[in-house]
Amino acid sequence: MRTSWADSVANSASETSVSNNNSVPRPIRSTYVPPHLRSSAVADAPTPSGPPTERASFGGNAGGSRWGGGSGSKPEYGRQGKGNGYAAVGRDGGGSGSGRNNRSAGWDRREREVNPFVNDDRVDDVKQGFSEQVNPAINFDAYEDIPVEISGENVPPPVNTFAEIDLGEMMNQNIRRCKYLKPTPVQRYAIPIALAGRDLMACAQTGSGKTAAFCFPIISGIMREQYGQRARGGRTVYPLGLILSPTRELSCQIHDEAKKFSYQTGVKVVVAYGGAPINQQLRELERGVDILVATPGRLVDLLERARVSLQSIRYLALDEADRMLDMGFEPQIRKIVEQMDMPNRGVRQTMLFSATFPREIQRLASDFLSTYIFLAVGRVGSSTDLIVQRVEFVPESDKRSHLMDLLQAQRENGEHGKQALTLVFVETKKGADSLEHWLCINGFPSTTIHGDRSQQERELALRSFKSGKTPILVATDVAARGLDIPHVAHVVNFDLPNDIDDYVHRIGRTGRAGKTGLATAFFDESNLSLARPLAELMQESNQEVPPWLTHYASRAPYGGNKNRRSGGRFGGCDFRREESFGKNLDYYGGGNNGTAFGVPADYGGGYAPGVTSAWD
Ligand SMILES: Nc1ncnc2c1ncn2[C@@H]1O[C@H](COP(=O)(O)OP(=O)(O)OP(=O)(O)O)[C@@H](O)[C@H]1O
Repeated sequence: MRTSWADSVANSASETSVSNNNSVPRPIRSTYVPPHLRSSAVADAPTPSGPPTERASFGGNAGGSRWGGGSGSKPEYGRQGKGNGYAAVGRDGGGSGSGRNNRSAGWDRREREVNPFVNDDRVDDVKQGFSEQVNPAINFDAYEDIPVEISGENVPPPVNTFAEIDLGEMMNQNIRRCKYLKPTPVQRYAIPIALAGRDLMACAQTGSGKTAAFCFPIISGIMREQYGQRARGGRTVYPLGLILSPTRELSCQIHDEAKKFSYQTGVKVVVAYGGAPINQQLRELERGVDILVATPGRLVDLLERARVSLQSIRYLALDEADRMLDMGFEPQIRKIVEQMDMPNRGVRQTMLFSATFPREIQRLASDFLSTYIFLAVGRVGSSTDLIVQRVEFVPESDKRSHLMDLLQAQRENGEHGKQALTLVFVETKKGADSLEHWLCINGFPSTTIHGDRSQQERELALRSFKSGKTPILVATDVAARGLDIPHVAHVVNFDLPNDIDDYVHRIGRTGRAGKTGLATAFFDESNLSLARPLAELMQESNQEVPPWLTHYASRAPYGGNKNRRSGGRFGGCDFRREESFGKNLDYYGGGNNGTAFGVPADYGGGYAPGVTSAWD
C-alpha cells in the first residue's frame, strides 16, 4: 500500500540517523529546519507517521534518491551551495548559490514568496457577496460514471486519493489550501501516468481539473529529481519546465494556479506573455525560473533575444494542445519545440491536454510525443452534462432584443435582483464593442474582451467581470478557452462559431468543477453547417434537441469542421487505434486493438489488456 510522503519521511528520518551511526558523519537532514520554516509552515505540518513507503511503482527514478540525497532523506528542495552540508538538488551543481536558475535561491525565495492564497480571486468572490464558499468542493458524483479510455503500453494504474500520489508534504499542504479533497477523474489517471515519466495526450471535459493534472507532476518532478549541472551563461535563463498556452489570460491563470501548487516548495514559476512590458518579465526571469508559463509569441521573442534557452527543459506541457497545433499556432510551436535548443522528444517529457482533440491534430501532435499514452476522460470533444444547453432560432435582426429579454429575465430571477455573471460570445471585435455599448446604454453594465483591446484593458475587463461590477462580459474567442471564472452562470452564443469544438470550449466557461451552468445559442440561417454537429453534440450530452434543429441537421452538409466529425458518432478516440485498423474514420471513430481499454472513472482495480472499450 502506498502511503503519503509525510509517512515515509517520518520513518526514513529515524532510519537515516541509525545508518549514520556506522558511517561517515553526515548532517541529519531530517532534523534541519530552514530558518524561514521554523515557525508556521512546519508547525502547521501534520505529524508524520506510518511505515516507510516504496514509491517506485510509478515514479521515474526509484527510491528516495529523487528527493535529493538517497533513500530516506528529507527532500532538500532547491538547496545546494558551498558548505551547507546538504545534498545538492540544485541544477547548478553546488555553486555559490548566487546565480539565476539556482535552486539555492529557492530557499531564499520562499522567505520572500508572496502567499498566493491570500490574493486568491475566490476569496475576493466571497467579499463580493457571491453566495458559495471559497472554492467549494467539486461535485464528484457528477463524474462517477464518466467513461475513461486509455491506450498505450504499460499504463500505470489510477489512484483514488491525493495521499496515494505522494507529491510531498509541501504540495499536499498546498492541495489542502486549494480545498481539493480528492482528485478529479482526469487527475486520478493523468498524474500517475505523468509521474511515471510517460508522455501523455490527455483529453478531458472543460472544467474537470486538467491544469492541476499537468502542474502537479511537473512541480513534483522538479522537486524530486536531481538535475545535474544546469547550463548557465550571460543573461540567459534555463527553465526546467515549460507550459505553453494560447492566450495571455490563460497563461496568467495557469501561472496563478501553479504558484499556489508550488507555494513554499522552492520551485519558481514565472509567466511571460505578449502585450505586457517585456522588461518587467525579463527582470522576473532573472530572479530565477524553474517553470516558465508562456504564450508562444512572447516565448519566441525571448528565445530570439537569447534571454531564455530551452536546453534544460525536462517537462513540456501544452494546454489547449489542439488549439496550439491548429493552423494559427502550429508554426510557432514547431519552431519552439523542434527548431530551437529544446531536448528531443523522449529526452524531455511531453504532455498535451485539451477538452477536444480532433484526429488530424492528434496526428500532428504525435510528432512531439514519444511512446505516449492516450487518455480520454469523458468522450473526446463532448461537453459536460452539467451544462444545460438551449438553442433558439433567432434571426440576426432580433438578436439584441432577444438577448435583452434573456438578461432581463435573469436579473428578475436573480438573488436580490442581481445579474448573474453572463458571458456573451460574438464573432468580431467590432461586434463586441458595439454590443457592449448597446447593453450599457440599455442599463446592463457590461465590459468587453477581445484582441483589439490593450492588455491592461483586457485584464481590467476580466477583473471587473469576475468581481461582478460588470456582470456581463462580451467576448470574442479570446475568452473561449481555459478561463476558469467562478460563478459564470450563463454563456450566450450570440454568434455561433463555425467549429463545433469552439462551441464546446465556449460553453465550458460555465458548468465547471462539478457545478451546473446554462448555455444558450442563437442559431440562424448562417449557421446551417453547424446544425448536424450541434444536434449530435446535444444529443450526446443528453440535451433536448429542438425539432427544427433536427430538421436542419438532416438537410445540412456536415460542417463544424468536417475533418473532425464526419463519421457521425462519438466513440473511441486514439487516432493510432483507428490507423492500426486501417479505418478511415473522419470522426472520433471507435476500435479496439487490445492495448486500449475503457473503464468507468471509479474503476480502481488492476488493468488487463484487451478489456473492451466502454464505448464499444
Ligand atoms: N481535485 C479538485 N477538487 C476540487 N476542485 C478542483 C480540483 N481540481 C481542480 N479543481 C478546480 O476545478 C476548476 C476547473 O479546473 P481547470 O481550470 O483546471 O479545468 P480544465 O479542465 O483545465 O478546464 P478547461 O478545459 O476549460 O481548460 C478550477 O477552479 C480548479 O481550481
